[in-house]
Amino acid sequence: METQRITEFPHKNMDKRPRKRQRLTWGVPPPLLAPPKVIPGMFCGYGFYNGNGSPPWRPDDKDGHYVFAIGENLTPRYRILSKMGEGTFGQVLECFDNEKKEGVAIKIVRSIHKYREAAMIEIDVLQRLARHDFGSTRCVQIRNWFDYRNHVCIVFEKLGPSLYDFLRKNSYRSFPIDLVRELGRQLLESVAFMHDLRLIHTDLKPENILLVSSEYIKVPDYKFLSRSTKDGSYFKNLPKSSAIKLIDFGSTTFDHQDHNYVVSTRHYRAPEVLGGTIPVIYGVWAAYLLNYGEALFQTHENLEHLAMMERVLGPLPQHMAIRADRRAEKYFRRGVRLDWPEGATSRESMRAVTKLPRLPNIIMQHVDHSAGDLIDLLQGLLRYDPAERLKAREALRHPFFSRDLRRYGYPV
Ligand SMILES: Nc1ncnc2c1ncn2[C@@H]1O[C@H](COP(=O)(O)OP(=O)(O)OP(=O)(O)O)[C@@H](O)[C@H]1O
Repeated sequence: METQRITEFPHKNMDKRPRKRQRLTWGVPPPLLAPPKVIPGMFCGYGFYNGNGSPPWRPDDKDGHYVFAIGENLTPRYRILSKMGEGTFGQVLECFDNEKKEGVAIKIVRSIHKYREAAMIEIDVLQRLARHDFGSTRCVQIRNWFDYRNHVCIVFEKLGPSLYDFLRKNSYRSFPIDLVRELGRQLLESVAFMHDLRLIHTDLKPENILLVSSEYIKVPDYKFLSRSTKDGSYFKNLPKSSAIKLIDFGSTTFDHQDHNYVVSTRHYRAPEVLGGTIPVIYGVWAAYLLNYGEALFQTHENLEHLAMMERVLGPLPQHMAIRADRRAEKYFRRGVRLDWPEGATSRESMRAVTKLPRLPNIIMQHVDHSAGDLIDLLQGLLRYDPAERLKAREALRHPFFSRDLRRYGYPV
């Protein structure tokens, strides 16, 4: 293969995806910072591959990213085929594993102390998950890890595109309700599995839910048959298989840890995180996105964000306003109701809030049948008070996941 030198990386956002919060410096109590243990059947270790088969040493770029060329070896075992993605932590490269003769995805973490530290936590979490995920169906599998030229490298099974990328490339055309049901069920099973291990992902979002396969089918898009779409196509793509897995465990925490700080990507943040009132976060907050396709709360400001939630989901309960702590009390008037619209910073901000539809209307715009069940499920998952919010296991028992199966005579 011809070697193509990449001299410049597209580190700036090329799409409008919501950007993540800055990574936290981890005040992580044991056992999370203990070095990951080797688990049977998996090679782990520190490799120094300066001998044959590795490219000449070259300096990292200014952000601490590894500089590579397509077609060259990363280490003698792994040949670089393409760049699959990039995140806060580093870059993910598609590589060929010369030993196992298979494609893999390798996350090459930036050579910066806090990211290296967080990568070690991710490895520890991935190994814990692998020990318990017997069918290997819920979370991406770690195959190997090593330290290479001051970059922690994590080798994963290669998966397909994220739900975010799939929807974006498909002009955000919504998925059919039966696919949403299947994706939602798997997502909740993965979350329930993590919660059983007392782990909280804290960054669930469509970017971190990957389809296992890249294969897709083209189907006529009846909704658009009479109108021309942005890309002029009357067809939409649907994944050939609905199988999904979670990725990105770099922010995972234990549910007994102190969560008194801001977590998760802004657009999918739960109200107790915005308001800083209640320290427990259950990440199913993001589930409604499967059907909507775009982040609903396009905002960068806490008060506006809470006002948007009120618009879509109804008023915040008074007891949450009363319980607001020092960081959050400024968003409330006399401690009883949201300081909105009085506290709005501009007319545009007020307009952005007023133009949002209510949750039932959003769902009915996109769903032809099962809308009632889906609305009820989402209202349960999006309840403001985390104590009342449906837990993943409870949500899995919701009629949205069983009604149709019963109709077709499947055992539920
Ligand atoms: N196993 C995999 N198979 C295929 N693509 C992957 C895999 N893992 C990651 N990717 C791609 O790389 C991107 C970045 O991965 P990941 O989210 O783990 O990195 P990150 O630096 O931790 O990102 P973030 O800034 O969201 O924390 C993903 O959005 C996805 O497109």
